[in-house]
Amino acid sequence: MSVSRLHLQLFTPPHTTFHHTNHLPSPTLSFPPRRFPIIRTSSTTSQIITSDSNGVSPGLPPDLGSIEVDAVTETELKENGFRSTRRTKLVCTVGPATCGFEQLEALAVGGMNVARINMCHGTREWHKTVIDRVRRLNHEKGFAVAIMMDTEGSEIHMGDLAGASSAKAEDGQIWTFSVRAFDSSLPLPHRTINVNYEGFAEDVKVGDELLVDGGMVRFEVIEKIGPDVKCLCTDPGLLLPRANLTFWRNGSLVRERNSMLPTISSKDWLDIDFGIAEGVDFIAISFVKSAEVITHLKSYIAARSRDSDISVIAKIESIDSLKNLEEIIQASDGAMVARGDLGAQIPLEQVPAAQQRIVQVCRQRNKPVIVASQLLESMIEYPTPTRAEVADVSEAVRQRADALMLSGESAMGQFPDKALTVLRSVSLRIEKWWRDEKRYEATQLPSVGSYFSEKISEEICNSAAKMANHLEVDALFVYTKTGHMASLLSRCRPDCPIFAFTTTPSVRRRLNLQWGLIPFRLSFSEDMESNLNKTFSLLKARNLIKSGDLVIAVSDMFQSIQVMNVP
Ligand SMILES: Nc1ncnc2c1ncn2[C@@H]1O[C@H](COP(=O)(O)OP(=O)(O)O)[C@@H](O)[C@H]1O
Ligand SMILES: C=C(OP(=O)(O)O)C(=O)O
Ligand SMILES: [K+]
Ligand SMILES: [Mg+2]
Repeated sequence: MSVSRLHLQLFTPPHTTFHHTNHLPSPTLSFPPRRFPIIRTSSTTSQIITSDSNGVSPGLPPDLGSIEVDAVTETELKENGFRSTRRTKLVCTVGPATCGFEQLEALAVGGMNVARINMCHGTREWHKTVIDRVRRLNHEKGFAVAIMMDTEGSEIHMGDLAGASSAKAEDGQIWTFSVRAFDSSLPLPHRTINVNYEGFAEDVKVGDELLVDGGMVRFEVIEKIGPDVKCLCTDPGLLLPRANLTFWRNGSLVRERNSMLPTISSKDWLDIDFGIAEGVDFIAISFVKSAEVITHLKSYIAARSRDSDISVIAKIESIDSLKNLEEIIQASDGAMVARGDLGAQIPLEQVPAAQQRIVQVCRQRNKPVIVASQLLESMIEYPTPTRAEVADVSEAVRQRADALMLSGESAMGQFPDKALTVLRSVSLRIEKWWRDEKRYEATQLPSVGSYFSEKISEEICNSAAKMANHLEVDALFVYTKTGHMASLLSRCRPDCPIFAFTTTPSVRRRLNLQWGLIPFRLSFSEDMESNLNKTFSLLKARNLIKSGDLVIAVSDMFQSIQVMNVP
C-alpha cells in the first residue's frame, strides 16, 4: 500500500477559455455533448488538456458526456443556491393513496427520495405495479427514487378485517380474537378479529392486557375458549387491518413462544426473492433480534443478485434489537428507528432516548438511519400537523438523522403531498437554523475501516469536511464508484452540500438515502483533472455552478483533497 499518493493539491483558478452559449435546462435530463473546443491549463501541472465543452475527448461514446440529476434537485440548486438545499432525505410509504403514476410523480416532485413498500399489506402484483411505476418515473422524468421493500416479519398481528378499512372498538365491548382459519369469502363473525399467530390462544392468560398498535386500542383478556380469546375493550379506538398485537402481564411485555418466531418467516423469504428479482434498492427487515439474521440475509442476497447491491436495513423495533444494537447495526447497511412497534415493546417515554441512541450509533458506524412512524400522524386526517408533530420532526432533523419516513400519512392518508411538504419545509428550516447558529456538535467519529487504506479515506473525508466548513466552500465534490467515500463525507454532516458523482444508476439511487448527498450519475475516468474539467463544464452548462464557486474535491481513486475555484 502506498501512502505517497496522499497529497493536498491547492489549485489556483486555472486560466480557461470557455465557449459558452446560453443554455436552457434540457427537459430530458441527460445532457448531450456539444462540440466546442475547450483548452484548459492547470497551474499545478501546466498540462494542456483538449476536449470538447463537456470535457469529453472526441471519439468517446456520447453517454460519457452526460450528467444525470433529477429536475427537482436541479431546480432547488438553481433557485435556492447550494447552501440551502435539503440535507435530510425523505422516505414515503406507498399505499392506496399514492400508488398511481401521477400520485407517485407528485411525491417525487415533492421531494421523495425513497419509496417504501410494506409487504404487510397488498399483494405481490400490487407491489410490482408500484415498483414498475417508480422505475418508469425515474426513466422518463430523470428521478433517482430508490425502492425500499419492508418485510412483514413474523410478529403477532391481526388479520385483514375481511376487507373493511377499519373497525371501531368501543369501551366495554367484548371482542373475540381467534386463531381459527375463517373462510375469506365470507364476512367475519360479529366483533371477531383473526390473529395470524397460531400459538396466540395458548400463550395469553386471562387477565393479560392486549395492546393493538402499541396501545391505540386496549383490551383485557377475560376468557379463553379453545381457539377463541374473549377480550373486553378498556381503551376504545379504531382497529386497522393487520394491526400489530402485543400482550402484557403485570406491566411487562409477554414474550412466550412468540419470541421464538423466526425474524424472517417463510412468507418473508418469498417476498425477499421477489425483491431480489425486482432489483429493489433496499430491503428493510422487521423485528430484527440479532446480527446473525442480517449476516445470513446479506449472504443470501449476495449469492442471488447479480451485482449484490441491495442494502439491508435493520428495523430497530424490539427489545432484543435494542439489546444487540451495536452488533446489528455493524452487520447492516443501515437502520430504521421503527417507533411504531418499538413504542409497543418499551414504555413510550423511553422511545426518545432509544431514538437518539440509535441515530448516534448509526452515525458512529457510518450507516444511514431513518426515523420512522407517526411523525405527522394527525395529517392522515387533517391538512395541518400538530405543533407537537412539528417539534418531533425538528428533533429528528436536529439529531441529523439521514432520513425521515412517512407511513400512513402517505400510504392511506388524505393529505400525502401536504405531509411531505411539511417534512420538507421543516427539514430546510431546522437545517438552516442549525447552520446559522453554527451548532456543530462535538461528535467524535471513530475509525470504521479495517484496512489502512480505508483509514486514509476516512481521514481525507474528515479533513475535507472540516476544511469545507472552515473555508465556507460552496460544495464538496466526491467521485465515488461504490458510494463509500460519499457516505464517509455524509457522515461528517458538513455545512455545504456534497455532490456525489457515481457511474452506476443503482449507486446513485442508494446514495439518495444519505444525509446531504446530491447524487449525480456521471461517467468518469481515472484522470481527476479531466473529471473535474468535465464536471465543471457540464454543471456550468446547466447553470448549476458558476465561475468562482469554491469547491473541495475528493475521490475513491486518488487519495487527495483538491481545493479550487470553478474556472
Ligand atoms: N400496500 C398497501 N395496501 C393497502 N394499505 C396499505 C398498504 N401499505 C400501507 N397501507 C396502509 O397504510 C397504513 C400505514 O402503513 P404502514 O405504517 O407501512 O403499515 P403498518 O401500520 O401496518 O405498520 C397501514 O396500516 C395500511 O392501512
Ligand atoms: C416502521 C415500522 O414498521 P411497520 O410500519 O412495518 O410496522 C414501525 O413499527 O414503526
Ligand atoms: K413491515
Ligand atoms: Mg413495525
